[in-house]
Amino acid sequence: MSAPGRPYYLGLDFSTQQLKVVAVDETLNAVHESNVHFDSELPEYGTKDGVHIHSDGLRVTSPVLMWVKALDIVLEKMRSDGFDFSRVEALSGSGQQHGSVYWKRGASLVLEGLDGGKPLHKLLEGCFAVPDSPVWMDSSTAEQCQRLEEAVGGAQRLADITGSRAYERFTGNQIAKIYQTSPVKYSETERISLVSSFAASLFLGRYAEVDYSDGSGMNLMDIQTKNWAPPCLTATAPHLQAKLGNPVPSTTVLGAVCPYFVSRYGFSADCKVVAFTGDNPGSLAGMRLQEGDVAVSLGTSDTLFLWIKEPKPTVEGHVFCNPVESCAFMALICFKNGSLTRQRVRDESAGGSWDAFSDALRSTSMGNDGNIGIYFDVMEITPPAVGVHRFNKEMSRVASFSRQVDIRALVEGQFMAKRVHAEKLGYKIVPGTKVLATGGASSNSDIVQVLADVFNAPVYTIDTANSACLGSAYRAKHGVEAKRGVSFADAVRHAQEPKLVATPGPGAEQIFRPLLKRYAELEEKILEEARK
Ligand SMILES: Nc1ncnc2c1ncn2[C@@H]1O[C@H](COP(=O)(O)OP(=O)(O)O)[C@@H](O)[C@H]1O
Ligand SMILES: O=C(CO)[C@@H](O)[C@H](O)COP(=O)(O)O
Repeated sequence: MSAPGRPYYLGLDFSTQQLKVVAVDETLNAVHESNVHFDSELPEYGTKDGVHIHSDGLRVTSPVLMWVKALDIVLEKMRSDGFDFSRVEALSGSGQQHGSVYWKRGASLVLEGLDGGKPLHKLLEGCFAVPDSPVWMDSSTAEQCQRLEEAVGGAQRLADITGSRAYERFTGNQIAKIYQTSPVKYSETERISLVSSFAASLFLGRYAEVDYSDGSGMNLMDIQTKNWAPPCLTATAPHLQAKLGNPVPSTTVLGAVCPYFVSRYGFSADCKVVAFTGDNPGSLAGMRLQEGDVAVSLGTSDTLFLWIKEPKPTVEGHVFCNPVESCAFMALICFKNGSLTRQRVRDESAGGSWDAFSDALRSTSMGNDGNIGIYFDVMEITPPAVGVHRFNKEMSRVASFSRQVDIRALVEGQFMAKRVHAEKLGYKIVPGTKVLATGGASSNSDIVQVLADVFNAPVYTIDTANSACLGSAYRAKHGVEAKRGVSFADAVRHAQEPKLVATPGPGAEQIFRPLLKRYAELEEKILEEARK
């Protein structure tokens, strides 16, 4: 326990499947952790893995009030655990990226006058023009993406401006679809938030600004000027700038918590709210990623990200503004078939047990005797392909593998995809490269062993698989200190160092170098078949 009266910093993460919270003290030790799992603790919203997949298989949404109610529940849990909210000097948070929230005209007045006697989900019931928020798993906006790229002069031009070509899950394309298909709901909307800025708005009691880093995942912001890009706004929907507010640096102290949190939970009226950001930028902060390291997040989505100085956007992957250093950037590649695909294969081939899944990894050998699998249960983001594809060592398609070989093929295939696409973007694994793993599956030592083997590099994790949440607590502390010119690295210098959890097995590079080449060829073959 830390000394009485010393400050706490609170971090929240509104991710796909749950809301998580962590409080750290000034030496950055976690003093409290809690979470709310959407499917099991909020069954009234009927989500599966935190979302609703609609009948077309493309539209994917989450009920916005579920997120609000999750906040009510997590704060109640903390109160009943005796957490002392009055010690929180600052808080920040993160949210699954790209998802959007549509506040109905008049909602700002409701936010300003929140009655501390009632839960937020009751007070905000009538506040959303679109009750089901499109989330990052949505892929229903192909038409809007095509129009946006045409309007600005092509995919590469759009990437040069916003850091990414048009992606279906990116917020601008979701907004365009809502404007085109539900113009009344669009005109009833007074403010559009990202999941991150929506969550910050609840604490502030007013609309929170979008931060530069999460704002980079919208296909709307110019990553160099850090302002909305006029041609993108014009191509998306009318009067959009007024509904978005102005983006702000990720370290901005937006204000103090609103009186609701002071009267209901005992927060100090001075508790500062630091701009919320995306969950991947939050993880970059939580893992204290440095230039040269590679981060691999194994959450609902799998992502790979890097700290970069010079943005060189291409039509694959994304460049976001860096959440902790205003003149830097981060490159990110997102894979949609992450944990949910591993869970499906676990259920089918390991009787639903992670232990049995691990046994299969241990009982098969590195390189899987040349068998390679590509498992895209749903349309993948990187690359845009779908279906389950299995190949034997002669590169011939096969209908099935044994259960054990299937499990290894899945995990090796997922990590080979990450290395192949990172190298395609120019990233090189060199002696000294560290892989920092995070997200739910990073707690599985057999999975991270495969990661070390495929990347031929040591893998490190931090104590919690929950780096976005921890990163938010770190960012809260830094937000307070940044005003005095303290850098992020200095603000978090006392944080625990990541721990080594896996080193590459002998001969890993000799085994995987040729397999990586074959993996890339097979992926290309699948894409070619799909084009035909
Ligand atoms: N022991 C384990 N082995 C492999 N995967 C795991 C294990 N424990 C949890 N997971 C995976 O972690 C995922 C959740 O990760 P998390 O980072 O919390 O997701 P999100 O932040 O997107 O809500 C689950 O879907 C589950 O498949
Ligand atoms: O779309 C992306 C990144 O571009 C996803 O990574 C989302 O940000 C969801 O994150 P998780 O809930 O899987 O952590």
